[in-house]
Amino acid sequence: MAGSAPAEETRGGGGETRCRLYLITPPALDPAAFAETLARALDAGDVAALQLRLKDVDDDALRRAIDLLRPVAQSRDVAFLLNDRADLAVQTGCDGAHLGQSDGDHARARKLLGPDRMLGITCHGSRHLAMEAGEIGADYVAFGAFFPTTTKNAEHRAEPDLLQWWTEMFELPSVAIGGITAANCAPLVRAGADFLAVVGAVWNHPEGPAAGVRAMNAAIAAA
Ligand SMILES: Cc1ncc(COP(=O)(O)OP(=O)(O)O)c(N)n1
Ligand SMILES: Cc1nc(C(=O)O)sc1CCOP(=O)(O)O
Ligand SMILES: [Mg+2]
Repeated sequence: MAGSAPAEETRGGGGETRCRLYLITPPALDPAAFAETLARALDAGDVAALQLRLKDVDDDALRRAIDLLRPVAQSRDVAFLLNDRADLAVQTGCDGAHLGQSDGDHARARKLLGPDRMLGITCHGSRHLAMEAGEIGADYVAFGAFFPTTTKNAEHRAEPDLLQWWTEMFELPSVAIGGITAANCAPLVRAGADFLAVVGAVWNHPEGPAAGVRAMNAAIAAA
């Protein structure tokens, strides 16, 4: 996802797809301490993108977290996306923003981000929302939750056949999210997900985040 359009990064000339890992930060973190943890995790294996997802923090705290964490990701060619805030993503040099269905006007965010910054849109388990996202120029559509998750109260569910349908119908990359682990991700990879977005599987891995990244990449490769 780093650099040019995700579609070019993930789909080869023959149409084959290489699924990649998309990390989302833990729900709460101390930016200075987390910068070290993040660097070790990103150095452990392939990561396409990192989304900073901090809820209920003010703009000053968000800016501080961005200032400390964005260089850690971007210096490793990992795209740095901001959750919920296209405006702040532009102001702070992020590579893009991820917006949900209640996170404002998607078309306006697309304009604000311009052609060089990515826009990802949550589409739950809905073909209709995904097609709408494609029409307004999203760079990827996110489907979920595929499995139960304790990271947030996920009110919507998605099934792997949605990923398969999307992949067969459209070029636009898909992200699968929600309760994904190394143990359960194979059907999502096989169904055509371009990215697997995870929180707990990496940050709560019993042997630490670097082991979590290695385990996820091994599972993706083996699927
Ligand atoms: C990659 C990705 N997919 C889905 C989400 C969920 O976004 P949203 O529905 O806006 O919920 P919050 O994350 O804002 O709680 C996501 N963040 N990232
Ligand atoms: C942020 C988020 N959005 C979801 C959705 O379904 O839209 S599920 C989710 C949490 C993902 O964390 P974990 O990998 O620990 O389950
Ligand atoms: Mg949101």
